[in-house]
Amino acid sequence: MEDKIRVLLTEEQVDQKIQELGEAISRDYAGKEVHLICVLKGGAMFTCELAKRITVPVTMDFMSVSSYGSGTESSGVVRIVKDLDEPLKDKHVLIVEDIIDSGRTLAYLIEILKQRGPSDIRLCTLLDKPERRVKKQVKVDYAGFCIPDEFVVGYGLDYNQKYRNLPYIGVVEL
Ligand SMILES: O=P(O)(O)OC[C@H]1O[C@H](OP(=O)(O)OP(=O)(O)O)[C@H](O)[C@@H]1O
Ligand code: HPA
Ligand SMILES: [Mg+2]
Repeated sequence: MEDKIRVLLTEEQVDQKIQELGEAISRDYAGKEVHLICVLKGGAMFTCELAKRITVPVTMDFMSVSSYGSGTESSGVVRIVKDLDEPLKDKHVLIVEDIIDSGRTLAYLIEILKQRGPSDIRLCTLLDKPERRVKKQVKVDYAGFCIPDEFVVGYGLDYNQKYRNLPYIGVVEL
C-alpha cells in the first residue's frame, strides 16, 4: 500500500538552502581544504549536493553508522557499519548529516572521530529537530532547517528504507 506523504519543504526550498550552506562553508573555510564526512546512508544525497556548491578544495570520505531499527525511534545503540577509508590527522573535518534528532548518532561519532587527531571538527546538517534532543552537548555549526517533531522522509531520509530518493522533504501520514 502507498503511504500518504505531505510536503514539508519543497525541492526549490531545499536547493536554495543547500546553495546558501555551500556559500557559507566556502567563506568560512577560505584558504583551507575541507574534508567532508558523509554519514551513510541518510547523508548521501545532501553531501553530494552540498559538495557541488563548495568552492574551496574538497575531499570526501564515507562512513556508515546505524542507530535506528525499522521504526521511527532511535534505539540508543550506535553501530559502525562501515568505517572511513582515510585518516583524519590534521584535516579540517566537516561531518555532513541529513538530520539531527536525538543527537545520539552525532554525539557518538564526534567522540570517536576527535580521537583521530583532526585539526578541527564541525557539523553540518540539512535538518535539525531541536525539540527531540537527548544529547544536549551536540553543537551544530551549519543547519539547513529547524523542523518540528514529525517523522520526515526524502532527500536521503527513509521510512523502512523507502523514500530516500524523494527530491523534497515530506512527512509520512501514519
Ligand atoms: O540524532 P539521532 O536520533 O541519532 O538520529 C539521526 C540519525 O538517524 C538516521 O540514521 P539511521 O541510523 O536511521 O541510518 P541511515 O542514515 O542509514 O538511515 C539519520 O540519518 C541520522 O544519521
Ligand atoms: O524524522 C526522521 N526521518 C527519518 N529518519 C530519521 N532518523 C532520525 N529522525 C528521522
Ligand atoms: Mg543516518
